[in-house]
Amino acid sequence: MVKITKEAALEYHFKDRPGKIEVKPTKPYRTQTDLSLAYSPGVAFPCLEIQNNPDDVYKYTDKGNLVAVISNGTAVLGLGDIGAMSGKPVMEGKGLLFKIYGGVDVFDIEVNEKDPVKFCEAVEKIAPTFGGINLEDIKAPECFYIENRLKQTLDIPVMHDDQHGTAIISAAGLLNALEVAGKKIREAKIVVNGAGAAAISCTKLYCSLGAKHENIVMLDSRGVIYKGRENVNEQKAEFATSRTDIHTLEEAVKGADVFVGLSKGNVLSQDMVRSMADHPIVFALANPVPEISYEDAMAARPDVLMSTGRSDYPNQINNVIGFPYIFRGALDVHARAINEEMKLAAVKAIAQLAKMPIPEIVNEVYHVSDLQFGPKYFIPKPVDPRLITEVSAAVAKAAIESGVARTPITDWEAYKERLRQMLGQETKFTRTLHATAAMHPQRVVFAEGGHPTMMKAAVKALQEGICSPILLGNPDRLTRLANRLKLDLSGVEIIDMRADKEQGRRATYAKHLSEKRARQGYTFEEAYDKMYERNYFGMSMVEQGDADAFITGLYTKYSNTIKVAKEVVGINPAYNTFATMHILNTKKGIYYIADTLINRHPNDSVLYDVARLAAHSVSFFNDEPVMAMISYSNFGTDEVGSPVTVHQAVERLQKDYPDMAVDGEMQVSFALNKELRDDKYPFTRLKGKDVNTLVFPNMSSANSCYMLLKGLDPDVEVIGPIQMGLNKPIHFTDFEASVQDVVNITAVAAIDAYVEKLKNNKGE
Ligand SMILES: NC(=O)C1=CN([C@@H]2O[C@H](COP(=O)(O)OP(=O)(O)OC[C@H]3O[C@@H](n4cnc5c(N)ncnc54)[C@H](OP(=O)(O)O)[C@@H]3O)[C@@H](O)[C@H]2O)C=CC1
Ligand SMILES: CC(=O)C(=O)O
Ligand SMILES: [Mg+2]
Repeated sequence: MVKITKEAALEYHFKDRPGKIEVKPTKPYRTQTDLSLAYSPGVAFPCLEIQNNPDDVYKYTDKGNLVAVISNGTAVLGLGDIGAMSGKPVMEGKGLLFKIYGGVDVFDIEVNEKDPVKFCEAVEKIAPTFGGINLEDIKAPECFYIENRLKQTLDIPVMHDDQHGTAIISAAGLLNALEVAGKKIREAKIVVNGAGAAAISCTKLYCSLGAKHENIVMLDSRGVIYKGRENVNEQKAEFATSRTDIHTLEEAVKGADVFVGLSKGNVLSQDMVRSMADHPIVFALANPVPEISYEDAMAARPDVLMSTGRSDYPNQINNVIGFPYIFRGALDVHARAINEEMKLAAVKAIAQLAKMPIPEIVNEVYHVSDLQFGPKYFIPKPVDPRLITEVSAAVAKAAIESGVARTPITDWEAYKERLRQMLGQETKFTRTLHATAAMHPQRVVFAEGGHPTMMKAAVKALQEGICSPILLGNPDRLTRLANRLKLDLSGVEIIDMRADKEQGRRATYAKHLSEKRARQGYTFEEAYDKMYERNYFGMSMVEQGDADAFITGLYTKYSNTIKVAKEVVGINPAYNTFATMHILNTKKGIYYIADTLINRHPNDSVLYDVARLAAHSVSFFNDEPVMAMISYSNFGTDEVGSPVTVHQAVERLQKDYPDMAVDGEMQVSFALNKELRDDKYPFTRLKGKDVNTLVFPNMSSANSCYMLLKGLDPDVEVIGPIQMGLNKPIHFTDFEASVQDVVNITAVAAIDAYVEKLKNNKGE
């Protein structure tokens, strides 16, 4: 686990530019017209619309996506009353989390006011700006008055996160931890250390989920809160115990099933944990220093079910698992409030999610492969991409059903898709790709069945209905790997191409290959030998119709795979070469780049074929190809070297395909800017058209181009390589491909195979 040092934390905050957030325009602003629309005079029109119909503020401004994180700095984490301005890094941090996890914009607002009435007045005055108010790090008991009053006076969701965010997450964690421990909430003996904002609200929620008042002991800085104790406010009094035999934490935790700490660091000792019941549940949630460290608790009791509020230990219970999604759901229905129904819906959704199989991204982030519901994992990780769809949708639904939504949602699938797209988890492009493949799932052979990425991708593709996977490899080895990765291989076929029982199949494939390549010196014996090799065997399966498509490349070099592909399935007779294309899904749109991997130094004939293949493949993806043949010169400005080769290819293409939208040679800047191109070169065949396909003059420029874009902008989604021009759906991945990359290529391969079948049925 990475230890966080003071130096690293300070550097993180001051490096590059101070702080963690910025404000960014969302509309064009480059021209005078843009500015006149954004500001005076254009801006007056939406102002007047809002004056006429106040709900239009959601239509014309960011109000519906803007939350104020407001604090007076009186209970900043567990640091106490450090003042409004000192709490600003925490509030900015919340802004960052709101944005990355929920897509919610935040203004952090630090109000220098401890008087609850004056504080409320300040918030009420600025409330029109916001779609929601997240109160943060305001101490008890003032926080109770403040939240209650603002809920009454404001018609937007108001939530004190330390109270309810914490309550929701810890309640979900508690329900699951009790399940792991085999205990029931109504029988659980619960000690709550702390009696402030978070503690009171958490305990109330545990009670509404079944915990019994008589089983609860609460402590504040002065010890156990018992009936009749002096100086106990009304919130604490609700949980005062009738027991008279206990006064200290040490006495209270003896035999307890659950300890929930929302107080101060280092107040729970190892001996106290040792004195608890079997499988004790310890939620040491004080930040940044928990009531007991993870290491100390584990050392004291190996059977402990342990949580802290920190991200660097297992089972983080932190309100970050809730607030981005609770507000997301509330904002999306323009809710008037966040009510009990919405909170309970969030508890259920979070608890449920921890019991579902873990998405690959979570394993990747935490460098683990074996997370599953149990002592080390009973609460979803904050990076779990399903939180946004599951929790936000549950909250929005509860808002509608409980009557606080202004704008209902009816199409829940479309809503979830929008959320996924908003966070860039899934683009429309890949979603369409997967959905198209899932309409006609094909049999796909995965050559490197023993590679963890390949195996995970095969299982994921099966789960998404994209294909029936066939893994090549030794069944015992693959089963051991699957067990280690906690993958369920039911529905996945395993073929051991080296096993005795595959002798017949090896012979059939070898006979076919040796006959096909007889004139290239192939003998049956040599071909038979090759069939022990996964690429020969797998491609032969496709060639012979025993499978529909083939994926390889995680272990094998392209040059080798290409050689085998040419021998076994051959090049489509309509072309003299084959090539690959990468698809770049960028903020500006989808771009297709060719040839990224196969032809190192193409002459004009090869470029001619690459362009034809690209045109065909772009149509395959349902896009109309508009192709720029790229070079460093424009339309003959350079008369030697590669521009001439490109020029010649363009001439042939334009002659042979009078309707093809192709032109060049041209520089990338003219390809991507039609105004510039049309202005300077009005004669081009691409006049008025947006280029979506770039055919590069050689492999190094195409390859560097897609890698450069991918490297510079992590938001650019890259799909590929897409193989073009082989006789059969044989597809390759990169060495460094992720599970998602392989699943994307599998979808392409499956669609490719289906299209091929349709063509064959039509006799084309
Ligand atoms: N993991 C998470 O998601 C979250 C964690 N927290 C953490 O919970 C803690 C409390 O936050 P919050 O409720 O907002 O703050 P408050 O100031 O409202 O409450 C603090 C409470 O802790 C009590 N306390 C202080 N020292 C002790 C002690 N030695 N033994 C028992 N109780 C003690 C105080 O007692 P008294 O009433 O006598 O002053 C008070 O009741 C903080 O450490 C915070 O970081 C908070 C929210 C979310
Ligand atoms: C997590 C949080 O809100 C706190 O510790 O105050
Ligand atoms: Mg807080």
